[in-house]
Amino acid sequence: MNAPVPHRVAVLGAGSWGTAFAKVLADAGREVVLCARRTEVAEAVTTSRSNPDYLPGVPLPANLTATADPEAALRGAEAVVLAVPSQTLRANLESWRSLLPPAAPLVSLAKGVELGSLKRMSEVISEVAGVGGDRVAVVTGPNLAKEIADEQPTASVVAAEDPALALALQRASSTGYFRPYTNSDVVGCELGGACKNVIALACGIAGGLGFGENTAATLITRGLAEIARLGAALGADPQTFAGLAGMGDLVATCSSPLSRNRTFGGRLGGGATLTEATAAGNGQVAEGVKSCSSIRELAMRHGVEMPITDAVHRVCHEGLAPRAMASALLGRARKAEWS
Ligand SMILES: NC(=O)C1=CN([C@@H]2O[C@H](COP(=O)(O)OP(=O)(O)OC[C@H]3O[C@@H](n4cnc5c(N)ncnc54)[C@H](O)[C@@H]3O)[C@@H](O)[C@H]2O)C=CC1
Ligand SMILES: O=C(CO)COP(=O)(O)O
Repeated sequence: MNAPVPHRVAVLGAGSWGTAFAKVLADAGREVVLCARRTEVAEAVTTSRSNPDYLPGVPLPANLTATADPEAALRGAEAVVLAVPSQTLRANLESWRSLLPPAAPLVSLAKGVELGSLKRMSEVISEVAGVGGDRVAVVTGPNLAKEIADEQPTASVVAAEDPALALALQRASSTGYFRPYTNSDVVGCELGGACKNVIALACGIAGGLGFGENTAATLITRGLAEIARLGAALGADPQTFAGLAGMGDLVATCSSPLSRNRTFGGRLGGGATLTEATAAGNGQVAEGVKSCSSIRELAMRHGVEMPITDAVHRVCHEGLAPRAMASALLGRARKAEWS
C-alpha cells in the first residue's frame, strides 16, 4: 500500500536541526510550520526569514512559516516532526499529545536513549502518543545541521517499520542537496544515532588531551565495534552499522568541529568540569552526556561490553580524570580483534 506523501508538515522544535530539517522539507516542496518554544524565535523567523539564534545567516524559504503556538502548528498537519532533545521528548510530547492529528505519522529527529526507561525515541513516541510502531519514523545519518542548512550534499536515512511510510517521507524530504535512503531497521538506525554521540565525546576528550588521528581512528573503529555488539543483542540488522546511520554518522560526528558532542568532549579533555563544559555550550544539547549513562545501562542489562561508553560515563559522571581514560581502556585484558 502506498502512504500519501504529506504536504503540510509541522516541525516541533526550532533548534539547529529542527530548523535545518524544516528547510529541507520546504525546499522539497512541503508547506512547513516550524514551532518554537520561545516566541522571539518564532518572530525572528517570521520577520527576518532566518533563525539567528540557531542558524545565523541561513535564509529560510517562504513556504516555511513559524509560530510559538503548537496548536496552530499542528492544525491540519499531515506529518509531525519531533525535533527536541531526547531527554525532553517525553514531557514535550505529553504536552502536545491532545493536539496531534489522528492519522499523521510521527517522525523523530532526536538521537538518544531515555534515562530511566532506557527506551529509544521511537519507543517513547509510541508509548506517549499511544500509536503503533507503524506510524513512527526516524530520520538519522551524518547530518550536521549547519552543513545541511548551507545546502552541502548529504545523504540520510528514513527508517520506518512500514516501508510505505519510509517511501512517503523519503519523497517528502528529497532535495538537490539532501538524499534520504529508506531502511526498515528502526532499532539499528536509532542505536547508531544515539551511540555515536558518546564515541564523539570520547574523540573530543582525546583531542582535548592532545592526542592525534591514530587515537581518533582507534576510538571510531572500536566504537563502531561496541555499537554493533549492542545492536546485535537488541536485534538490529548488522548491515545498518556499516551504513549511513552507523559508520556514516559516527565518522561525521567524531571528525567535525561542528559537532556539539565532540566539542563538549574537547572541553573536558582540555580540563573543563562538566558544569563548565555545559555552560560553554550556550544551551545547545550534547546528547551523549546523558545517553552515555542510559546506553551503558542498556548494555549491562543485555550483557554487552561497551568499554568506551563506560569510560565516557565514568569521566562525565563518576569523576574519572580524562587522562586516566586511556589507561583504563588500554589496560583491559588483551583479546582478539573480533571476539
Ligand atoms: N544539530 C545537529 O546537527 C543534529 C541534531 N540531531 C538531534 O536532533 C535533536 C535536536 O537537536 P538540535 O535541534 O540540534 O538541538 P538544539 O539544542 O539546537 O535545539 C533544541 C530545540 O528543542 C527545544 N526544546 C524544547 N524543550 C526543551 C527542553 N526542555 N530543553 C532544551 N530544549 C528544549 C529548544 O527550544 C530548541 O528549539 C537532538 O536529539 C540531536 O541529537 C540530529 C542530527 C543533527
Ligand atoms: O547528529 C549529528 C550529526 O549527524 C550532530 O551531532 P552533534 O549533536 O554532536 O552536534
